Amino acid sequence: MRVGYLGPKATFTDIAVQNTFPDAERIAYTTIPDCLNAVKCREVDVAIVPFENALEGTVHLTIDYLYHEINPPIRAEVIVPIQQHLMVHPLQTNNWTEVEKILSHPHALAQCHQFLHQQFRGVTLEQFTSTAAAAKYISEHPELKLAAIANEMAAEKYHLQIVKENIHDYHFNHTRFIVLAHEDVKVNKELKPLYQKTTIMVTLPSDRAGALHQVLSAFAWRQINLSKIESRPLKTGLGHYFFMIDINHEMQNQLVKNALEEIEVLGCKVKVLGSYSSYNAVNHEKEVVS
Ligand SMILES: O=C(O)C(=O)Cc1ccccc1
Repeated sequence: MRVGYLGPKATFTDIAVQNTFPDAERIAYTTIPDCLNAVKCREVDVAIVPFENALEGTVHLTIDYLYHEINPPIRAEVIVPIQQHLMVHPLQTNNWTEVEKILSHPHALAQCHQFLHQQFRGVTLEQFTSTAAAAKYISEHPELKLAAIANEMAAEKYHLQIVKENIHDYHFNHTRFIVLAHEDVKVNKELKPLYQKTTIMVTLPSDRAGALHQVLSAFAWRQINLSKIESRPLKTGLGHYFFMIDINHEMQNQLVKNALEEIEVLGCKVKVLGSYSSYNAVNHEKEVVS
């Protein structure tokens, strides 16, 4: 099986793939849309992309792409613990406090905001397509005074020196990764299943007072638990939004089916992204208790 992921090797997404499909052939892509396109046109069998981080919230690129494009369904989600470390090229180990730029994925930079503010105020932060892309760049530029924020596997893979461990601002730092595929997938048996979920995107009829209230009521009176609701711009004008809703039940549940039908009858557009199991990744990295 071929699995496309946000690369290069040793991103957090790569860790998610290794956890979920240990025997798969892993194909790295530079951007999230590239991964999603690859599975859409069957260049790979499965794509895994980051969806939401516990500290930073939704990965907007993923959610927007899922709304605006036709994609294969979400078949599973995997929750992976995230530990961010500061690393430099071994030649820069002795003067790592004097780095001129810190490179990483925007979510990783944001997860370490307090650390960066306290220890590296005024130092330029440069966004890269992934944490491992930043680490790789540093390995290719030993002469530059740079640091990257990435994981332990990236430090090993790109022969960098970790100079400060666990620099993320809050201990509870986890990311949800979603698995998209045309066919059903079998995940690693070692993964711990947590619960069933259904993710939908709802566009309300324009200019109808109380439309969102009606949508939420359709779930509320049926006692259907929702674990998340988030609005995103429709990109058609200021004040135009769609809503992403996570339902804590599978789609086959009769009450969920009825609620979705009712919402559609009310004039809302519903797009079901998938009905799937949520799993906890196997934690191979050491847990840190601060
Ligand atoms: O850049 C990576 O390594 C990714 O896989 C995306 C990401 C970035 C920060 C936290 C979780 C996932």
